Amino acid sequence: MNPGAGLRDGAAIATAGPVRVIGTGLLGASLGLALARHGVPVQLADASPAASALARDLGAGDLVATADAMPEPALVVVAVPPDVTSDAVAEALRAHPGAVVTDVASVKAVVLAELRAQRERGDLIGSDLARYVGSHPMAGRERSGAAAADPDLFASRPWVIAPHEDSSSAAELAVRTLAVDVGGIPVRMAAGEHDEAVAVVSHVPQVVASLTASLLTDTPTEALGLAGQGLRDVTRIAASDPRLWSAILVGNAGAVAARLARVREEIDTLVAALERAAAEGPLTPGAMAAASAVVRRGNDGVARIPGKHGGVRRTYAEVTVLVPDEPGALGRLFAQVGELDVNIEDFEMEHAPRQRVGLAMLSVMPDAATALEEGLTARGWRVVVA
Ligand SMILES: NC(=O)C1=CN([C@@H]2O[C@H](COP(=O)(O)OP(=O)(O)OC[C@H]3O[C@@H](n4cnc5c(N)ncnc54)[C@H](O)[C@@H]3O)[C@@H](O)[C@H]2O)C=CC1
Ligand SMILES: O=C(O)C(=O)Cc1ccc(O)cc1
Repeated sequence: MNPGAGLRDGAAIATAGPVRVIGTGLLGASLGLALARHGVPVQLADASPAASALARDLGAGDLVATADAMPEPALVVVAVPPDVTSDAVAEALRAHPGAVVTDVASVKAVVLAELRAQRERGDLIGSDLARYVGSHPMAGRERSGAAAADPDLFASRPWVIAPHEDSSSAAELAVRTLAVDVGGIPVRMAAGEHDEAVAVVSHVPQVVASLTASLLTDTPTEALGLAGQGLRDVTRIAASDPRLWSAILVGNAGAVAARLARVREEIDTLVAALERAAAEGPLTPGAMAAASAVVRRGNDGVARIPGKHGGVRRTYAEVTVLVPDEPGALGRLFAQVGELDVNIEDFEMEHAPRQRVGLAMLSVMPDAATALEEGLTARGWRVVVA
């Protein structure tokens, strides 16, 4: 137990500090903030002195460089881009022979393979690998750097723990404990299995979002002004960092290429059908079926995405409320929903172009929807009937 350990939801923090975080960008600083607020000593290191100083200033921990008599870390978390992760992990294993080392890179098999290659070359000794267990919090955002860090980033999100044939159960337990202490939900998976999964749920979606958004670069401004929520939903992650994502994509090259080849086949089939429709008219045989098949398979896929907290997707009722674009308006709306004793299960905001109003879409349990609509209307809100 850490001497200064605090409490989370009444539960004691079990992570044994000090924790050294190498790479103090979005992930590293978020982790530092989450641990530091519970009194776990966090030591911050980054190749960029400005990056670690910013994380320190935000309260994510203490700088390694300024603390001469810094105690040896019990746990090292490497949170640098995937292409430099294995080198940073190997260096941490050598520098801290008593520490468990994990990383949070978005790809797992390539990191493990590079560490094994280091052991083959004699750059790591056999017992070093026993102290390494890779991991991957399935939590993040499309912005990089400590400025975007959030201590609640990991709350209720899956955190993959990827033990391997040489890792010790003590090391696995230390990484699992870290994940739980910062609010994550540990999921045990082999590195290869993880990479196949994230190719589908994270890496291909990034590529598709980027490709869709890249079409907008030469689209007339007037056309862009027509954009609604659909385009924003599909392209949100297209704002992600190219340095990070190029390393992720090439780090999971085989699994991503295989899924993209499937997407390409489906696109080829649809393009051929649409070209026939364009040349011969919309009712040309086969065109409707080809278009419908794409959308229907999408319906089947989206219905399989788990809902909140990883549970089965629920069908919520959506109550849409017109909100003036002014300070405090959303706060008032949320407070009044609370007074009506209704829980907001999910929330989205759509801004009406060129108007000083927005549409707040509140997802609530279906049996609460009518009372909420009536209650909000009685309190003077404009509830938009779908
Ligand atoms: N951004 C996201 O949403 C998620 C990212 N990850 C993984 O977390 C890791 C970090 O990603 P972010 O925090 O988003 O990146 P970031 O760009 O915000 O931070 C990375 C930090 O690593 C530092 N760095 C780079 N090379 C270094 C080296 N050799 N030694 C020490 N520091 C070095 C950089 O100066 C930077 O401060 C990546 O491996 C990424 O795959 C995992 C889950 C989500
Ligand atoms: O923005 C999102 O929806 C994410 O899912 C973020 C994310 C990005 C990279 C990862 O390796 C894991 C999660």
